[in-house]
Amino acid sequence: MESPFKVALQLCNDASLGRYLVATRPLSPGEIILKEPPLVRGPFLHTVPVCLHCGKILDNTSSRPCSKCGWPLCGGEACENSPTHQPECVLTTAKGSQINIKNFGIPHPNYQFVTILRALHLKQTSPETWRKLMQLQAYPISMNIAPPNFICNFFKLKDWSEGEVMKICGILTVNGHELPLTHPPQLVVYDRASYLEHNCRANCTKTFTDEGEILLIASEEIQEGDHLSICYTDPFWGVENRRQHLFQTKEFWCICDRCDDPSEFGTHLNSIKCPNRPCDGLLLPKSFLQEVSAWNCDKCDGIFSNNNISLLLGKIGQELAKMPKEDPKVCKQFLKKHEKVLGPHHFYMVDVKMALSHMLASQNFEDLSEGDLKLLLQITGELRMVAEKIAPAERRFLGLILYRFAKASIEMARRGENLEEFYSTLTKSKETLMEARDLLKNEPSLLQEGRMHLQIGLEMKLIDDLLTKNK
Ligand SMILES: C[S@@+](CC[C@H](N)C(=O)[O-])C[C@H]1O[C@@H](n2cnc3c(N)ncnc32)[C@H](O)[C@@H]1O
Repeated sequence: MESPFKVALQLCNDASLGRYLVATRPLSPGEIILKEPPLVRGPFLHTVPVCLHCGKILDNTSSRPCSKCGWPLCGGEACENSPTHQPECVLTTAKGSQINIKNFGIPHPNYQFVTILRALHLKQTSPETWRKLMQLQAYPISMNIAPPNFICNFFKLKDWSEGEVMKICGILTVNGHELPLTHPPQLVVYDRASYLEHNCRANCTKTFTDEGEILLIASEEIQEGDHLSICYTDPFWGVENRRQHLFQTKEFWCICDRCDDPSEFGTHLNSIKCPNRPCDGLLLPKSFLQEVSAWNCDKCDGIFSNNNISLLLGKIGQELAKMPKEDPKVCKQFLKKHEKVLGPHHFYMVDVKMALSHMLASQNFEDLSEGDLKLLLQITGELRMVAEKIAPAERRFLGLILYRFAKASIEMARRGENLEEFYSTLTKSKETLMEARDLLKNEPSLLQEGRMHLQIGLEMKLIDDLLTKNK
């Protein structure tokens, strides 16, 4: 039977983007566009020793070398004979000497070979997968990887040219996704999902099944012919950091609508406050796409040099990098200290508000002080607004934030004296929880968000019971 996913997308090509995907029919938010298994999956090139069957971190006690190749595994024969481990096992055994790993808990250089070997092995075991893989875009390999001739010589690879090894390394660099199902996450490359272009306000969400398949989901209404995009970088970073990161890792300067709008769709993710008193305007440059020389106030005539603003932001950035973000008191102090200089949704403030929302929500809501509960409500409200405008594809994040907002609202109403208001909050919060549940409905049970999806269902049932009793 023809897969329903096939009809939703089509491969196109142009000079500036290379190959990209467009929708072949209208798509609704939440609709699954694509589901496909990995072409190749393995450990990241720089990792502490992990089991090459299940991906778990190993230590002296949990590790057991494979009797054939010496690569450490965590289990018995089942791990040794697992098909996942076969590529590096076969290619290491063929070189005639075993891998010997004794130091655990620190990155081991031999792991840089594993996923490359798994990809190379496809040439012999699965020519069709190998063909799909070799069609993907490749960069000149990163200097962090051992040179291809070293890999060929070390593993005595006769059936692959240095060019093929080099191309595989480049393909992993351009098309690799982080698969967060294990700790540490794994590196994975898909077929059609590799042709998705980047947009800082992407219209598609990627998530994964428990089996490691990628699921591509429409995060908003998509029209026939629209480009399908995901975000290759952190969508909550400021424009300059995102563009720099994309250039360094993917070799292009992003010129998407979001990067082209200094206010980032009115969220003011980069804005700082006008220092002219009593002006309460916000400063931004005319564009971030050209070299920035001045920042202008949106209310008064103030114009400020980019050098001074860069110095100021650099200093705050350094403070943030050194700050223990796992301490709520320190986060609150940071927000208080910088609220006079940074806009409330400056990306530094958003970063700290995310950390704070996480810490507050990880406590029992009943134990939160009145002040913390109000703060949690305010922060989750702000983060929701920002995410909906600049990153609607962050469905996992949005689901989490909506859940926290609903729970904090219910707890606030519970503490109030007004029973009518309490039941009205319960009704509204149930709607918010339904939205959160919908956002999380495709998350795998191996992730916290997948488990939260089930939990929300149970909590909605309790609310329903309370509302029914009150009728
Ligand atoms: C994962 S590949 C996407 C498929 C690729 N276009 C191809 O032809 O195979 C990533 C590469 O596509 C190009 N690309 C993706 N999104 C882009 C964008 N928004 N602007 C410019 N180039 C982009 C860049 O060359 C980037 O390194």
